[in-house]
Amino acid sequence: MTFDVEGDPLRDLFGRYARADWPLFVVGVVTSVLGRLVSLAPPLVLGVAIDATFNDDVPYEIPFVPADLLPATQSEEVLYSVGIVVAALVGSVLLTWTNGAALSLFSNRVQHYIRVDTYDAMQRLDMAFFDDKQTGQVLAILNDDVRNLRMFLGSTVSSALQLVATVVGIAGLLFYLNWQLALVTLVAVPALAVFTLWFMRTIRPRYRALRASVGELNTRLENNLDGMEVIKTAHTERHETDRIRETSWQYYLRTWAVAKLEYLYQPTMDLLAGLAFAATFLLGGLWLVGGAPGPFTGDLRVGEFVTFLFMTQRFVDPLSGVGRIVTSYEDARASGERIVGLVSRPVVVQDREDSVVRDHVEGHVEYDDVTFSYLPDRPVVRNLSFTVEAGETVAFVGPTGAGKSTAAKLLLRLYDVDSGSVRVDGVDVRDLSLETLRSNVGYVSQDVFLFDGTVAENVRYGSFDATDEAVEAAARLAEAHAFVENLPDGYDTRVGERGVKLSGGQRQRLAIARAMLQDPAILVLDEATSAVDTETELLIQRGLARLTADRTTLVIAHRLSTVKEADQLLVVDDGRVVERGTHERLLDEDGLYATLWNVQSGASASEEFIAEVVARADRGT
Ligand SMILES: Nc1ncnc2c1ncn2[C@@H]1O[C@H](COP(=O)(O)OP(=O)(O)OP(=O)(O)O)[C@@H](O)[C@H]1O
Repeated sequence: MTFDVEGDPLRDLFGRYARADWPLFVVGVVTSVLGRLVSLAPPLVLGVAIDATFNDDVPYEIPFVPADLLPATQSEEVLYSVGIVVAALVGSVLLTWTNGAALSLFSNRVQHYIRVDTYDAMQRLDMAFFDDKQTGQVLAILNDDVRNLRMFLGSTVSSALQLVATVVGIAGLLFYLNWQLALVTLVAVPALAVFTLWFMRTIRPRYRALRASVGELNTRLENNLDGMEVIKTAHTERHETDRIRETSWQYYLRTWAVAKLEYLYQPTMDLLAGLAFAATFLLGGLWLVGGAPGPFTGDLRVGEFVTFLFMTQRFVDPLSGVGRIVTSYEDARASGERIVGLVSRPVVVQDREDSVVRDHVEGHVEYDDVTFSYLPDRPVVRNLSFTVEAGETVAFVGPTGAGKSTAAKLLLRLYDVDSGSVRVDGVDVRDLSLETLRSNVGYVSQDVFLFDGTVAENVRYGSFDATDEAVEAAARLAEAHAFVENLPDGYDTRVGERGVKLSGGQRQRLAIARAMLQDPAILVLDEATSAVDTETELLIQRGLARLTADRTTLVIAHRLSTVKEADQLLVVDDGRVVERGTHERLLDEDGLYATLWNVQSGASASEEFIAEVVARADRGT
């Protein structure tokens, strides 16, 4: 999605998302403006009626109404006036209702489109974005910022247009009634405008900071909720409360920075508008009592003056409401910037225009001199080259943090290589469509994530058309069927966030069942390290053996016993392959692999090995 990041975010978002529902917007705005104009009728008619009833010289005239439609007698004039006032009130209510309904429909629909699109764009962002774990910020954008925009579209836009209509309408009427007095009333307008411009400039950065602060607070809260077990076991409640207090205090300070300016702005606007009212009252009063004062000329009638004062009041009220409109605009603008900023982030891992689409791949995998780093100049995978024939298994083994998982993730294009190339069936993964790649490469990670839903839904995840029988068959092959049967509702048991919690071994087997159902040509298996009991491990291994048979598999192994049958073992250390070959060959070589094997298979660790492990830890590798 592209937006002009430098431009006005509200205009961009509005231009993109408001198109489909523009009739609702037009109805909302037109009824809002009409409603406001109709509500001007009662004071106008009231003034006319006063002057015509109490002053025989003054004819009964209503602007824009032809004379032959007006009543002839005084009692008819009273009835006529009351009739217009009642009609205006009813009309105003109907218009207000229509206006509210249309704008509410409009703004809620636009909110819905923006939220869904923003979510969609967000989940296409590179994995590196999510590694930063700023989930609170993203949630704040998807919730608070999108809602802010809705409120702006639902009420502020129409208030602003109403304001313009009212101000222009009333200014016109004031000039019509008495242009000299009108000049006095309107002299406040330029002062109000200059003050408003200053206010907008000053408050904009403060709103930006406030919006960011909402995200920071969300991030902190969410992170703490995720880590509640650690907080409790480490007994760090006080420390965490202090951290929340600090973040919340920052939020408070930024809110206050905005609020104190708003509190200054609103009363000042009221004061300026009130001064305009007072000046009109003073001048009109003097005029009535002693004739036209100073440079003013002509007559002023009581009814005219009453209408004038009513109108001035109605003119002044919305002007002081400019404050609310401006603050809502600035707040929505800051939210708009954050939405546009999120969806306009450049995405590296995405389909090329002419990407290769295939239904199936054979499963030939090749890494050709691959180098990758998360942080600039700190490669985690260095000059990695190897080939796996279709159907073969290659295992990465080696010390923790050596870069094994990272190397495997490059095949799935969770990240793109810095140099070299990863190829599937001879095609660079960057040239394959993501759909082709990810539907043909399955991934079972160390840390199995279960979605909130039933067991069956979790197994079926990604293969949504699979039948119940297929789900069960996959679960049987993955050695999951027996424990699923024992859950309260079998395959319909709810698991995940709001459901039954499963053990690490059980989750692992559901993940294997999920991959079994997906039946990909290539599988990446980041083997579980969690200490499961021997029996469970045996079950997992049996499930895995069935899963990996006859398909290209890249295994990241921590227990060497699980991969000694692999066609090829790559011993990775500090991002490089330091040894490669079959289990037997590597034992013969008597290098790092042989040492690791000896330790894991129960032979006591040699003094040199322990020394090396300690030295490695000291080096931070
Ligand atoms: N998302 C990330 N952002 C930055 N650095 C990362 C990221 N993921 C991993 N690393 C770093 O890259 C290095 C390799 O990590 P990787 O997970 O690939 O190692 P591994 O060999 O699979 O380790 P283990 O056996 O513990 O799973 C580590 O130093 C790690 O800190």
